[in-house]
Amino acid sequence: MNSLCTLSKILQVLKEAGQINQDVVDSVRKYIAASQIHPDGTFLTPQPRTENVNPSRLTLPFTARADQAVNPVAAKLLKVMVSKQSNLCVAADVTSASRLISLAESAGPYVCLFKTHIDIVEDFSPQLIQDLLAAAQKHNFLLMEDRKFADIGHTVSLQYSQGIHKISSWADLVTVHPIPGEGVITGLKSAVTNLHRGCFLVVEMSSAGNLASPNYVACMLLQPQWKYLRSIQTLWRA
Ligand SMILES: O=c1ccn([C@@H]2O[C@H](COP(=O)(O)O)[C@@H](O)[C@H]2O)c(=O)[nH]1
Repeated sequence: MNSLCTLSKILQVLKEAGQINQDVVDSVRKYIAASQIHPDGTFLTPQPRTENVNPSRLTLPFTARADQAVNPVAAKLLKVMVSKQSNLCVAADVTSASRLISLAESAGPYVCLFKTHIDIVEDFSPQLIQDLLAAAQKHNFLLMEDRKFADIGHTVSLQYSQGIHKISSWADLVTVHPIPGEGVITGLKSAVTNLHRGCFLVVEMSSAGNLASPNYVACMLLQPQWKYLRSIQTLWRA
């Protein structure tokens, strides 16, 4: 398979059109250079953030990756994907409890992940969480609250575990904007004890006019503290 257009060419066109500056070009080039891989999934250049993570693991079958997963939630998700032969996630953007449960029941057999925006449900009650957890157990999928946490550590720890939704008590996974820095993750971690929980870092968005420029994406991917980001993204896109 051949590329119709190289990323270098795209960078050149964008720069000539005045859409990006030289800093962005340099940053993306640096990212691309650092991300070149051999066919077996190993990197051409040593990756500082792969400490404790075997890069070739990303080329393994999901069952083997589940065995090697650092986070038990990642292992569980991979196993669900294998057993249901599904990598589907449903975005449950509905505003009533009955529609949410109805969707969980109808889509449940086919998905590995059920993604909620719990704060848009107008008739939320703790019973809804019990019903969601029952559906997740019955149909063998994980729950992900798409909260897109993006505040300082102390605040996100409260947003995650307190208030009426008590997200940490039921959501296997949450989404997080990495923009506040590592504190957003340590804040979330501090809110849970004795529960297996995970998060997806949101680095890119599809919304028009979003500010996740190539420079932002490159910066986030190159942060050493996000050493598992590559594997998380790959898992998500698998
Ligand atoms: O960049 C994006 C775009 C959307 N989402 C979330 O996905 C679902 C559905 O979005 P569609 O654009 O209708 O497919 C919704 O819950 C959004 O919050 C996202 O996370 N990132």
